[in-house]
Amino acid sequence: MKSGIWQVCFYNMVRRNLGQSTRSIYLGLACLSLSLHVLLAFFCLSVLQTACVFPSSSSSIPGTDTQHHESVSQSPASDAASSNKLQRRPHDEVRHKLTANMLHHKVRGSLNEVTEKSKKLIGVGKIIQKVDGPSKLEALFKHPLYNLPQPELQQDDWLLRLKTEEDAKDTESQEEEKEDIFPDDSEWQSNSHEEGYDKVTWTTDVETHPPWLRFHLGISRWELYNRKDPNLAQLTHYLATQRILGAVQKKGGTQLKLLISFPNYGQALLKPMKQSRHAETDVNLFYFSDFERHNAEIAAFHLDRLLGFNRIPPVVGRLINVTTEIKEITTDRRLSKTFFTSPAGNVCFYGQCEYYCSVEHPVCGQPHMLEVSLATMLPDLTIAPRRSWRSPWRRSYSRTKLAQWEKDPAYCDTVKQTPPYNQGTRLVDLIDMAVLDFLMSNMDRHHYETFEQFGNNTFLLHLDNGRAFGRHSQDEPSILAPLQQCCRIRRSILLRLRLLSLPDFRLSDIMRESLTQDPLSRVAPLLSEPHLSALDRRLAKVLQVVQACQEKHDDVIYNDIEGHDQGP
Ligand SMILES: Nc1ncnc2c1ncn2[C@@H]1O[C@H](COP(=O)(O)OP(=O)(O)OP(=O)(O)O)[C@@H](O)[C@H]1O
Ligand SMILES: [Mn+2]
Repeated sequence: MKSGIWQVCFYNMVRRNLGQSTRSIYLGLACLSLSLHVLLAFFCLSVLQTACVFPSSSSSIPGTDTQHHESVSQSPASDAASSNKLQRRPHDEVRHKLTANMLHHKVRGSLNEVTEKSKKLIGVGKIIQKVDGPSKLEALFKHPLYNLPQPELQQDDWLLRLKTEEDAKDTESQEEEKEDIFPDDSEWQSNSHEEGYDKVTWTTDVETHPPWLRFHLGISRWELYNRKDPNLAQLTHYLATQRILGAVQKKGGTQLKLLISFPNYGQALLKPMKQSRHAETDVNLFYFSDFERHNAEIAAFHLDRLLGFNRIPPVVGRLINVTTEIKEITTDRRLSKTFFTSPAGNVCFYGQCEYYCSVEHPVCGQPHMLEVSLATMLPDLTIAPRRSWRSPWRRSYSRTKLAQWEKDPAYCDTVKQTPPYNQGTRLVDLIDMAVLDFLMSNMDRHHYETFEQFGNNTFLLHLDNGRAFGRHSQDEPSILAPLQQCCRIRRSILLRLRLLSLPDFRLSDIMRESLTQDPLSRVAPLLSEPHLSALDRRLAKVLQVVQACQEKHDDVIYNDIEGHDQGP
């Protein structure tokens, strides 16, 4: 391999001959520098066989990251990763960085050999120390577009709030209020005394609240969570590590999903891995027959956060034991009846639901371990009722029929006159959602939900993203219909999209980095490289649609950040 590089250099030098002596000298020096880097790589990998920090050079090889600790509070799953005494960056990412940084030296073949060799030396899947370097994710979140001043929140801008002493006195006599989970007095004892659950010792002091409760208490009119809230890291760590106490099928929806309970009353929505990460959806399957993907739920949470929306409940990946963490503990007879051992000796189940709940579509451990996604549950509907809205751009969910919006190019004119789209931000909120869906190719956004309490003046929940990231080789322009037909977009998201299209930030790089924070990225990258590059390709398409709109109309931009002239 080493001699291969020398051969390339030598060949180049001879070819350019004496008449180009200056160029040859430069080229020679470049080759020399490259070879030294490769030698250094070898030295580090074979002698030290451990963390390997590459020195910075004039190229983009990362320098030292002095802000590592800062990323913890901004990065939901980083805590989870470190808690398992594993480093944040799997070696695949190191490999990628090497690749990206050295490709411009045009020695791709030789480099692959280096990386293959380093793969063997390090051991696939084994985590090595984080290669220090500038983090594009940290840089993105430091950008003014991700730190826009927020309106001060008033009391009625919080979904839930703790009772004040006065509230408590007012309602003391009311029996039902005694069952409220947010009392003011010193300690609250669980009424249920259910087996296995922790004794509850929460007080009005936030420090005593479990992460899921802090998450609930942090939901506001404008977003589900504040990206900078240190509780996010605790919440994802909690989901990734808490003992599973209960697992039952969750009703509602069409495909199998489980409701998971934890000892301190936290809950999560589990979606199992059904197909390999790299499998593309069969081209002959309609969108409504597509499987749900656990990694799509995880990736959607990261993408939504990177776009600055914060409208998806935190989702984390986890490897669970289907035997000890579902089969042996479930109280759901309908579920437990469906467990079996496959001919390969794997423990499988299929549950009961409308689609793909049959022995022909089993969910199987290997032989027990299964990858799943766990989404934080929103507050119970009895505490925080939600309203479900049919999307005006809902697909027909039929093999033959077209929806109205597919037939009528002036469809948006009607929508714009129809409440709630005729005032406030509802239309641009819907367009935000269409951008998210187009980027991840989610054709399944038939409904969306809002919190009842906030009326129409609130954000849209981006729930149910299991059918995203099904195909990377194809884009689905119809998902962008709301943007393309209405020619309207929030200025803040447009500027962020432009930022994410710049090489310094590049959406695919930021997604790759963000996804390494998820515990499951240690098993394999959560999105394959073709899916990551599809994000860049689709982002360019969104910007083209906006450009085309601006050429025809002057009211394309909805200026939600008046006076903030930040932007790329
Ligand atoms: N994190 C969450 N917390 C609370 N409720 C949720 C959460 N995620 C989803 N739900 C609720 O559960 C319902 C079903 O979930 P989801 O939509 O993911 O399942 P699905 O099988 O894909 O549904 P569908 O077939 O309708 O697309 C949703 O409509 C939503 O109301
Ligand atoms: Mn769905």
